[in-house]
Amino acid sequence: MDVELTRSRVDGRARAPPSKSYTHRAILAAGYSDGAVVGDPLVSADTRATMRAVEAFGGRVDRVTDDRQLDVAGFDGRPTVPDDVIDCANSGTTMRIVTACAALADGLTVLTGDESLRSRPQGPLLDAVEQLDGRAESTRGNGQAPLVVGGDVGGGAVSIPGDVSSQYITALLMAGAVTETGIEIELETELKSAPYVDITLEVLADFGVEAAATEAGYRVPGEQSYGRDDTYAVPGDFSSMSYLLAAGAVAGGEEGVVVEGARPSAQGDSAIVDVLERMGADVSWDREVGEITVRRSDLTGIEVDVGDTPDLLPTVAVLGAVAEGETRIVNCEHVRYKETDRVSAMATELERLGADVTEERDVLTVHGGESRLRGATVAGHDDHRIVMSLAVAGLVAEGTTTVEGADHVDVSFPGFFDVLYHLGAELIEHER
Ligand SMILES: O=C(O)C1=C[C@@H](OP(=O)(O)O)[C@@H](O)[C@H](O)C1
Ligand SMILES: C=C(OP(=O)(O)O)C(=O)O
Repeated sequence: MDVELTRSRVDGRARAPPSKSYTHRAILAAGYSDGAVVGDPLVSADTRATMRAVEAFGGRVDRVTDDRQLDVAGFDGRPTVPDDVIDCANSGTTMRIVTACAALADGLTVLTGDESLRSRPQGPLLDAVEQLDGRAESTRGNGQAPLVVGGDVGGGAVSIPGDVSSQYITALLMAGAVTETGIEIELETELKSAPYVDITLEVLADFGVEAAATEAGYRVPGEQSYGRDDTYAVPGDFSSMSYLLAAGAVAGGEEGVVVEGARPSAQGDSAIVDVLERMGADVSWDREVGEITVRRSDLTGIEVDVGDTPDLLPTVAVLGAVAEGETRIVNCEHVRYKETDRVSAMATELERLGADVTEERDVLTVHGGESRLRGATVAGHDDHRIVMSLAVAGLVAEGTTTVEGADHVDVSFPGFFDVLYHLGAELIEHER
């Protein structure tokens, strides 16, 4: 599907979808338990991949009450060896958390994914499993999926880089809790995307599992059990909210855009509110009620460090393209290891729309100005975040902007274009 957008104003209320990161963790935590209920989950292509994995390991996930609840029958500590290959589709989170889980099984698990996922780095996590005396191989020997993992790992100490993906740490912490001796993680470098490990620690605690940061990295004691008696409620997703907030800031009408479901949580991406404020947006966040209101205002370029918040890069790049002056997005090398190289993809597509962009390995500089942006056909790079951010740019670019491959929003925000349409965006969906 391609989506054609015409310059428009957006106004009104919208609810953020539930958090993808919390949903993945809650599904697997429930899988590690003897059964738990996940309330208000995100049901999307990526989280369905994690549901499939829990079922492959011997659990069961029932989607009930119109997907407002997941009833998970867990595999209770140790996963069984899957009958078939696990397809993680487009989901990096799934592949990482499932790899560490597969290392606990008394037999081998084969993991694969789509072309994008099969090009993403898994090597440091495979090395970590080997340090724990497990077996973890890339079939092509290039540190990428397909992967073969097993080894009935019992715990131990690992040393791992922190600057490729925090998901390796999340995966080891989740699996480590049910090993005999636990896992001690030493970070070889500074940790990027650190708030995602905070999300993991929060979910572990919510399922009765203890784990903590140490001076050298993280530690999770072994022989723990996951459990939760009441329904685990997933909070709203700030990465998904960022597109709606950006839409309000660049194309909001009188009333502005009000995003519901914005209660504070461990999500680093709530930094989008601060980014908007610093750019000069008229934004306010009622944390008690969980609502963020934003109205259109003239934005000015700023410097944004995305070391902790890689998923905000496409959104901030678009805000920078609309803002007057220069926006420097720094500390962004790890944003190249996502569904696509997002630094390069945003540079290419924003230039197509008329912005002036300079790309360095670790810095993306956007010289913006609303009057520069002209509608064009832009590629979505088979990446939900590239698609959603370019759609926001399409609300302000003169004329018509066509975003190709728009159906990829299904990965994290399946209703994105419906929400944008209900806020007043002029858009037409074209099936290919
Ligand atoms: O753990 C998570 O839920 C995520 C961690 C981040 O990845 P990295 O840790 O690989 O940067 C983020 O980009 C991804 O969208 C979700
Ligand atoms: C990178 C992302 O997710 P994952 O790593 O799970 O594919 C994302 O949602 O932007």
